[in-house]
Amino acid sequence: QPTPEEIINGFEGVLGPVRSYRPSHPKGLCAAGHFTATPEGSRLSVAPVFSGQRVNTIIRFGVAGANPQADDRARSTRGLGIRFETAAGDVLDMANISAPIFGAPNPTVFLENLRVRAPDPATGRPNAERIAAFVAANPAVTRQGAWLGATLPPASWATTPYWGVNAFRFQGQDGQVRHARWVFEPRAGVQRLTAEQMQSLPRDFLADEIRARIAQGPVEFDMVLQFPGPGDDVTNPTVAWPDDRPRAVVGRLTVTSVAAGPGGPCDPISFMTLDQEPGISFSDDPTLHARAAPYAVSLSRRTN
Ligand code: HEM
Repeated sequence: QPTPEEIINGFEGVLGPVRSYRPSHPKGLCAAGHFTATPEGSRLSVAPVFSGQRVNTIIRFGVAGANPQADDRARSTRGLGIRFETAAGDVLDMANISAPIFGAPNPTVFLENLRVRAPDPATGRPNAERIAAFVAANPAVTRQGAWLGATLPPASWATTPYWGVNAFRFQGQDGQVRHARWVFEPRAGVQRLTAEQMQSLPRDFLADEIRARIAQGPVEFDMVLQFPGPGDDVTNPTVAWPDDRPRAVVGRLTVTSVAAGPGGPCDPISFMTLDQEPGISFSDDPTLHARAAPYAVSLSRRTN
């Protein structure tokens, strides 16, 4: 298993030093709102955020990649980071993406996929042959890109689903433990850019769009759990479960305001999901277990 430092060094090998902004989704906007679990959510999880009381949230909408000036029209993922803070002080962080699958099946392949893209010392450029050989040997790293290539980008941060991708274990009020993945589904409906809009819209349209939208009223998402069926792998985030699996609407996220400029209260936050035994505990997905510690290393490097 790679160490957290090795993973962040892997990012730095490709991007250069991580000193001021996030190595992933550096472009983004901070927002705020609240979350309220449905009665079904309270039944399915004993975690404090699912009590059914209104929980305050700090939210970060992001654009994937490593470029703080990323193009909002690109076929990359959009991000939804959420910090839930209950009145009693319980905190839950999560970082979700606008694709149902991740780009690596486990942390070792994730790190190798970074390392192979670092500039070759001999030429100063990434070695295309080595990358091609790595991808051929690890086809799972192509799945997310294939999904994004076949899907038009979101027309708004408010009109795409955001998947949590990794599976978790939810312990319900009945004491039963159930594996599930979650998705935040836009109450405004799913709307994607047209091919024409991908050319005509300004490359930084997302922030203006969400500001104008929220000035008219809150932006809402339903948090939905999806449960695995027989044979569904709970440990591999590069494979989505079939759409016909049972689902439950467990809460409503309401976004009520957006920060005036970039940064704001989200800058010192890293949306790292911790194991919240017993209500929302980790599955055996190794990628999930490899997330929080590198997020902490990244936060420390970019804020110190
Ligand atoms: C081995 C697995 C992973 C590693 C090593 C990793 C690493 C990182 C790091 C280092 C950051 C920057 C943290 C910071 O400086 O605050 C980050 C941000 C992010 N990651 Fe991951 N990640 C992994 C898996 C995932 C998965 C599966 C998802 C999707 C569900 C995801 C979604 C995001 C998002 C949306 C952000 C930006 C959040 C924000 O706006 O602050 N990551 N990741």
